[in-house]
Amino acid sequence: MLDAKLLVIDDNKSVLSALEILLQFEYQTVKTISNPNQISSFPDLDTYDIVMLDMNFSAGVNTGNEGIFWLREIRKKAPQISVIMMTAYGAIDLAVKALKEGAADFVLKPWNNDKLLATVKSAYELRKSQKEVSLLKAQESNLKQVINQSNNHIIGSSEALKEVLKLTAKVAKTEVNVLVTGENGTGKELIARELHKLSGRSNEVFISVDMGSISENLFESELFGHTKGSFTDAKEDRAGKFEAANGGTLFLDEIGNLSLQAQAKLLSAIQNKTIVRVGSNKPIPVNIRLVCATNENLDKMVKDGLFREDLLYRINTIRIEVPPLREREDDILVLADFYLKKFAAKYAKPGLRINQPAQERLMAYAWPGNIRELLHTLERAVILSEGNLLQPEDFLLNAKSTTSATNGPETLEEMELLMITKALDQNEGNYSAAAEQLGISRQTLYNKLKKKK
Ligand SMILES: Nc1ncnc2c1ncn2[C@@H]1O[C@H](COP(=O)(O)OP(=O)(O)OP(=O)(O)O)[C@@H](O)[C@H]1O
Repeated sequence: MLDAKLLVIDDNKSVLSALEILLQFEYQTVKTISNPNQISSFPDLDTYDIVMLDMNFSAGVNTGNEGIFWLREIRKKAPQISVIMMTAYGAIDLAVKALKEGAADFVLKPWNNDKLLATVKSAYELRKSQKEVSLLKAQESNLKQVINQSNNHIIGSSEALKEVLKLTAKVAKTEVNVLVTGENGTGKELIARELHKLSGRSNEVFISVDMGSISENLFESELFGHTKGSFTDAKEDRAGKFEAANGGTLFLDEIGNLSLQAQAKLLSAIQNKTIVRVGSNKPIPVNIRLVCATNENLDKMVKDGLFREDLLYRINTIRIEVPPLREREDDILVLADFYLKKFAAKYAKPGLRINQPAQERLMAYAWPGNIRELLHTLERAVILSEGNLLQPEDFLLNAKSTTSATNGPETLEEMELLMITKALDQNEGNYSAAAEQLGISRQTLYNKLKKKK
């Protein structure tokens, strides 16, 4: 028995009872009415899945116009219902007219039971998949809202940051490609998200891809997708990030890490506004707004033959330079306060404050790892804090300080964070040197830090 509600409308009572008997064994609810005027006041019409509607109601009249009229009424009140028209006269042109008006199908009277059941079954399947599609659409739009919901507050009060935000707001409304530059951890991704949030695409997705962590041989399939069987691990067709970002914003982080070969493929996708999945030869149009970021000097890379000039030209319509933290001192304590509160809440240590000498220490430091380093420093200080007041020695800056083991980290994760931040401090924010000291690759260090963001 299928979980569906059917409504049969016909002025011939014997048709109604025959259909009720036939259909009630297959469908959960079968209701019949003989007067279509009832449709206007039918209480829960929109809860029905299928309506079977006679085309001719007034005795002796068989123009089918009554049926078309009631079909329109039903579609006005409940556009999602599948309507099957019934006509005794086999007038194909009338049936075609009904189909054009949105009917799902039609049956001819007298009907063949098996044929009629098959028609109703396919209308039911159609209705079921329409329901699924609208459910998925609702879920998708909820997900997009959640994904785009910004818990990425851009904190700071410096003139330099205000300038960046002003430019961001100005270009956000346009469709131009933007290149965000700046040192590691300055907040380039936050700016990219802000561009999306303030753009006309804000109800669509923001897809972020870290080019630094995609290996050369996976580049194409990650970005452009693949078809089943196009390589050993391609178990099914898969869309790439370009397709996933369709309608929205695609953020390519660490764009300077791309090989020349990958740059050529990317350029072609941007120029043609189409991608071709690996293993296919069918171009798929994509509509994305492209935002790229890098901490490299791409102009110099162009001069050195490491970055394609034509690609730089394409991605760099507007450039937003995010200044390092040391050039926006007014942001340091504001950010410190913001992250202090955040981590105090995370580690259940309410009421923590930073004393004056410690604030001076934070202000005097150069922050080579920028805001990411500041937030890790704060996190570690909060984890290790004993009292309510954070002292200068709670902030391990500039290499020399070491942690006393007495009140050390309690979890493996805290220990790992502690070791990473210590190594970064000791190497003045130099990722490669810190990674070498920890015995891991720069990429692994980078991934670990990203995960802890
Ligand atoms: N103005 C800001 N206010 C609050 N948090 C910030 C700000 N700028 C950066 N952050 C935080 O610092 C961290 C690093 O920022 P983000 O990832 O945007 O930097 P990035 O420049 O893209 O870094 P990378 O070059 O390493 O990819 C993130 O956790 C981010 O939320």
